[in-house]
Amino acid sequence: MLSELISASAAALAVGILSVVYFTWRIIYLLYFHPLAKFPGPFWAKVTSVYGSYYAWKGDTHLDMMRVHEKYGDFVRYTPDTLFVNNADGLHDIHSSGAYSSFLKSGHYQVMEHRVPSTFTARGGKDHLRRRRIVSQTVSEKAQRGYDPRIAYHVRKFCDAVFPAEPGVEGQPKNMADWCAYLSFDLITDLVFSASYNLLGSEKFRYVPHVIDKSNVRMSVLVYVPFVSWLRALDNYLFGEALVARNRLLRFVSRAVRERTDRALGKWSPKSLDPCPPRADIFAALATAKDPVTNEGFSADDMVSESITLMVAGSDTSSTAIASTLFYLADNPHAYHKAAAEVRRAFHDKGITKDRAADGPELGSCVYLRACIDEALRMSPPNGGALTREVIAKEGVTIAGNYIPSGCNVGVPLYAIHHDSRYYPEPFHYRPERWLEDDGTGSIERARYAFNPFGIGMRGCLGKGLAYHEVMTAVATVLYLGDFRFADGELGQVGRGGAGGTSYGRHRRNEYQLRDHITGQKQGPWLCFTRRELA
Ligand code: HEM
Repeated sequence: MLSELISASAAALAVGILSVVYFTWRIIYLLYFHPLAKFPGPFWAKVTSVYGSYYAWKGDTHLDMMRVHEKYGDFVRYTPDTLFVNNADGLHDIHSSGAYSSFLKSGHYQVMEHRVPSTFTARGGKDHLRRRRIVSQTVSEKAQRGYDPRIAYHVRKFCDAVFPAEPGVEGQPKNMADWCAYLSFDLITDLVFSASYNLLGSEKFRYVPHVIDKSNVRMSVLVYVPFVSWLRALDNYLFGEALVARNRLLRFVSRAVRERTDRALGKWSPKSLDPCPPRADIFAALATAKDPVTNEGFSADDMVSESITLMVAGSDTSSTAIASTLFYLADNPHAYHKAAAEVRRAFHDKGITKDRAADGPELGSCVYLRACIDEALRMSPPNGGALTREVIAKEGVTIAGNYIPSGCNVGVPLYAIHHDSRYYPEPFHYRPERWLEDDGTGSIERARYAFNPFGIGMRGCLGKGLAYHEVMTAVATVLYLGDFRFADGELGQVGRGGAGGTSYGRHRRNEYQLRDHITGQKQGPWLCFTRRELA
């Protein structure tokens, strides 16, 4: 018995000593011999990814990335094998189309994969290009023109929900974080599945945007520490609620796909949501589109993964863009009046009746409104973190003049570069004019060069055209139909910085604050709407 005890303690001691030796060696290697050892960064970030996971869990990664760049300069090591580059030349060295074959999306994206990759999660190469060629046909500018009437329909429904029916009467405060989420969700599920989940009109499915948000909190942490998902008990302990949310989301998506397929086959059960025959939607286009190069189409599993991607990528982000543009307009009367005057002029006498939205060719002439949207996307980008890539070129790559060897991850933190005064003078001021009036030094070109709310190059957003059209139509229609302002009192402060927050970056009262969990999560603004008297 005693000898067994002694040998057990000797084994434990040996394991202890070996662990200490291993971890000491590993830390020395990471600090002094790793290919990224020469780059500065917080001590804990250099030795463990748990550092990044802490900020991901708080929703503060975008702010912390900005803080470390202010402290250490353009190049910062943010995990043992990830280097962030806050530099516009670096942005193009990593993300431009010419650089595509030197990089893969970093392995971090795989935690977001469901059964099979999607265009968004595929790491690169032939599989990604094939997917991208197929999906791009379904959201192309030509395809989008067919969706315009649906966009107008949902925007009008949104306006009917937030504006009181009577002109001149101010309505109760409405939370834009919720209402913009309902609008974007109704719109994307209509465009993808021809389905009417009707979040704008009924409570029943309003849980879905919330479960997407909850599930994304877990995902944003797993991006840094994927091993947590392999340790079931720990995963459950830390993210029990997020796991329940993820399962609810998957059940919802399976249901949406099943119902869409049933309706295509002419089957419609009384439980089904929408008895109308499917229109020319993205789902149908995905099912029939072929890659022009390989002539391959999508499998049933591909259809599910691509549908989830489009639903999540296309709803959360666009709703943030609409909510933040409304926030910045309400907060900046000068921009508000200019944008409203432009829209009202453009659509004056254009017959915007009860069923029409402010869209069509006149929308293209609203250049100031577009600048307002770009400025909101700059100040509060819906994806504020970094889009990380792994260097795969055997000989390594040069990024903004620095050699980076194969196998390292690199990325440009979006929020940080969007607030860099080299590209955006007075970066914390909302100034749409910066996109329209050059200061004589090429300021517009500089601003555009660093601007990447949709990513750039061969991994840039496929839904960019659709998203701009949705956001422009929504904000223009609101401005055309009436006026809005922040709610009185505490409610009117929701969404801005400063409320009880002393942590870095949370103090800015004129900024629409987001929690960065893969996409930005938001609260408010709470706005009161008044309908204009229109002839
Ligand atoms: C304001 C709204 C939107 C913003 C800010 C946005 C932003 C982005 C960003 C930053 C990426 C690159 C992600 C990365 O490299 O990790 C991306 C990719 C993507 N987005 Fe969007 N997005 C928006 C709306 C949409 C919409 C409406 C759709 C589709 C209906 C969409 C579909 C996609 C797809 C499929 C990709 C993957 C492209 C690829 O990897 O080849 N997005 N988006």
